[in-house]
Amino acid sequence: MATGWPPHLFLVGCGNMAGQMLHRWLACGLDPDRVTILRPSGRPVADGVRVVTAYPDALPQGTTVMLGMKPHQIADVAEQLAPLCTTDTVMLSILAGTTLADLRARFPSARDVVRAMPNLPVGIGQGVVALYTDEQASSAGRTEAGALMAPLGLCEWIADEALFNRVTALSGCGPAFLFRFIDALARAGEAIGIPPEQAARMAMATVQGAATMAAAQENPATLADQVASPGGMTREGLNVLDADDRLLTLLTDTLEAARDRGEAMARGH
Ligand SMILES: NC(=O)C1=CN([C@@H]2O[C@H](COP(=O)(O)OP(=O)(O)OC[C@H]3O[C@@H](n4cnc5c(N)ncnc54)[C@H](OP(=O)(O)O)[C@@H]3O)[C@@H](O)[C@H]2O)C=CC1
Ligand SMILES: O=C(O)[C@@H]1CCC=N1
Repeated sequence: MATGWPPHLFLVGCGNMAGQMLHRWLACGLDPDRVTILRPSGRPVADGVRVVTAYPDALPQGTTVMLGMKPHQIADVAEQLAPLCTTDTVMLSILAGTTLADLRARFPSARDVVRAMPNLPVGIGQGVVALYTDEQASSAGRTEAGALMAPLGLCEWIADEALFNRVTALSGCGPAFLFRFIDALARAGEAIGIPPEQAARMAMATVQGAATMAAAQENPATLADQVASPGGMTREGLNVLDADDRLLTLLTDTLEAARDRGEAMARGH
């Protein structure tokens, strides 16, 4: 894993998402001494990791910068960070709805610019990271970005930036939709009379076991059929989810709403 680490990593913002990424990198052997975090609060992040509240005068040679603040802060950040970028800076951005062209325009000196869209379970090495750059990027830049993201989970390069908001809707936002599903399963259990705490425990364990099994085996649709005995209880439940493609429609609407918000953000809204 050690070969994947950049000489230095400068994180601009380290909240929920970048914090999970850093947590995993440190657990996989990244030397904390190679990391600097800029965050306005100055709150410590992890043992040995330097936290600053103002930009340094220069970045160490070969620094990989990762933008991990909120997308609307890009103008303020770029004003102070762009002068520190050089032709050996690799710039990674996890900002939703912020295009490669926008990033390149704001950081014209950076050697390579790569968009990455992680999701929260990267903190346990079971995340998904979508990656995108274009033909202007060097193969070294792609390799370095890919190597840094590899310990986080499944990494998928996206061929067309037009897909980026769509994959963000699926995997970037997806954990939130699943967390809602777990809650809803528990509350539905409660609604049919199961004691609340027991319903919560059983819903969580059911989702965990089913997800692990689905990941290890074949098609989830085949697994669903293995649960559903003909004429039995599960089939009746599936009939409710499947009627008029109810679940599929709900999830499609959900992803479309998230995708559309990414597209609006890209237009500056
Ligand atoms: N949350 C998620 O699941 C995912 C988020 N993302 C992207 O990650 C980014 C961060 O989201 P998230 O971690 O949820 O947000 P958080 O609010 O948890 O973290 C934001 C971070 O930005 C810092 N910050 C605030 N203002 C500035 C500034 N002016 N300059 C530099 N840093 C600043 C904050 O510092 P301080 O802590 O000191 O206040 C904080 O560390 C977003 O761009 C989002 O699109 C991408 C994929 C998934
Ligand atoms: O909600 C957001 O905008 C970010 C992008 C993916 C997950 N969180």
